[in-house]
Amino acid sequence: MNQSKEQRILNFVLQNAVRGDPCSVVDTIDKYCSQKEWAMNVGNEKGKILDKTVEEVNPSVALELGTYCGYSAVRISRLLKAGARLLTVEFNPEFAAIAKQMIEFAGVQDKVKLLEGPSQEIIPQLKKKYEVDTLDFVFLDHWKDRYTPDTILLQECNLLRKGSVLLADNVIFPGAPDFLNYVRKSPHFQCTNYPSHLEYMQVEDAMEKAVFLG
Ligand SMILES: O=C(NCCNC(=O)c1cc(-c2ccc(F)cc2)cc(O)c1O)c1cc(O)ncn1
Ligand SMILES: [Mg+2]
Repeated sequence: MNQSKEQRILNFVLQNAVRGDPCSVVDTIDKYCSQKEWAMNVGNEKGKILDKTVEEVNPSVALELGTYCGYSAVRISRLLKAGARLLTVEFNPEFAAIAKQMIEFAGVQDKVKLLEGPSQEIIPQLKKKYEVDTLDFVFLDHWKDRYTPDTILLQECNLLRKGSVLLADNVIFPGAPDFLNYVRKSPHFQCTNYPSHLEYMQVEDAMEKAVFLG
């Protein structure tokens, strides 16, 4: 049975990156996806915006929606302080299986919990089942039409506190126009736009930071 692109990315990492070295895993995925096969990782240019935001927030509890192959889970968790954790949600079982191996190879499995299932089912379970009080940081990188309903759901589940930071990928391409509208019009969010480019391409994209004001 011929391999998936995601399996080819993982194999390239297993053969070319350094086990236990998150930076080498991130760099190796970027090398493969810029030279051989495009894939929807956040990439290095937007990845630097992600890094700066994570370092600013220095989260104890972070949530990622849309794990894919685990590129941003490895990228985020490498910056987390001792005892801090990242919960990452992936709906697609094939992607989740790849991401699990990627996270373990990078050696960040003690900081990352991969939750498999639809975000709208997992978010309401975070407090009781996953012992979350509130989230310090949320990276939105899943289906673009889920950004707004899941942002509303996070508020309804009392998972945001004054100062919780949301960072959304792809607000220009593929685009999340309803999300931009929602957070920019809401009195409960302070928004900042970070122009960038689509991963591995010269197509315009951007990330949006939305700080919850309570
Ligand atoms: O595939 C699931 N999520 C990926 C979300 N991410 C994206 O769709 C995404 C897409 C692109 C992209 C850019 C250019 C282009 F031509 C095509 C796609 C870039 C990105 O940076 C993304 O993040 C998924 C499956 C499922 O069954 N349930 C819930 N989610
Ligand atoms: Mg993305």
